[in-house]
Amino acid sequence: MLVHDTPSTALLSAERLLAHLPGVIFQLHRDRNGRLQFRYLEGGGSILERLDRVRLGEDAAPVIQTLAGEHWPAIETAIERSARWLVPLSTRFRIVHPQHRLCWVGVSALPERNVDGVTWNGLMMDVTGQVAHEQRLEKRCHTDLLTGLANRRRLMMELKRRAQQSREEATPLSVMMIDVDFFKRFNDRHGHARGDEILRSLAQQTQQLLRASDLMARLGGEEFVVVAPRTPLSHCRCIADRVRDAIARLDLGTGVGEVTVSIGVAEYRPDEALTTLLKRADQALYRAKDTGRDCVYPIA
Ligand SMILES: Nc1nc2c(ncn2[C@@H]2O[C@H](COP(=O)(O)OP(=O)(O)OP(=O)(O)O)[C@@H](O)[C@H]2O)c(=O)[nH]1
Repeated sequence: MLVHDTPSTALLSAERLLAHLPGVIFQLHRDRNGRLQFRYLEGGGSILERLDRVRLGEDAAPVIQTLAGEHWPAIETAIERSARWLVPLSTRFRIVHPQHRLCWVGVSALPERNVDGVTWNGLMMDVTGQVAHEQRLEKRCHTDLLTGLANRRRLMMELKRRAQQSREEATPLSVMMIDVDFFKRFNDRHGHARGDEILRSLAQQTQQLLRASDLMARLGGEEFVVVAPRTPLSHCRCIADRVRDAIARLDLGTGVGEVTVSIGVAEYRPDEALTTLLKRADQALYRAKDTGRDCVYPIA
């Protein structure tokens, strides 16, 4: 509800208000030939900075396409869906400003069918801060806080993705289950905090021996999993042995040989459940422990 009494002061206030809004109010029209035009585009904030409003008013699609790049198909799909079903247009996309600054834009608009097409009245907001916050939370949800490695949740997601890739490409996929030997004894001897440091160093040292495409995750406690795509059992066994050997030679501040690991290795069978694959790798790990620890046991 406007506060002032005369229409002219009300108009002035509205204009001033628009320029100071942290977002943009727009009317977008799509004609029967699919041509998009911004019929109205006003507001403040960073979205409109240096945007060519004249071109957006004549033919908006090529301008948005250039700004949004890879996000354009998602925007196009959202517009199409909203126009077809007359459901609210709600989407988010990233644009690169002409000054090469990244900015996430959130769009919310209501469609209206009319004689010459569909018109949306809506809002655009700079949601860059919000997206960054969500990305940080998302990362935290998938990361083990002690080591910075992937956690169990991310492991299962990635394992699923890589198992699918293995089936589609008909390429081998192997996993290693790594467990620190006598870690309870280590903790008792050197303290829990020192134990934590060992887990961190171990994660770091092992990762250095892996390929960029391998994924290392902490399953919990002193147990880790490595997923090695495009790797048959025999090759994964060699990598596991390299890891085992490197750890055994390391002096992590308590003397060489004080920290060793046992590793179970298993190769994915295309028809098996991923929990079964991990269970088999775990069985292999227990065989490695039974065999005397500081060794690798592959399970066929
Ligand atoms: N410092 C530290 N210790 C942990 C953490 N998580 C689990 N542990 C300890 O790891 C030890 C695991 O002990 P066990 O499962 O008995 O295994 P182990 O002593 O390594 O013996 P083997 O696996 O049979 O060689 C326990 O003492 C746990 O308290 C952690 O985040 N930090």
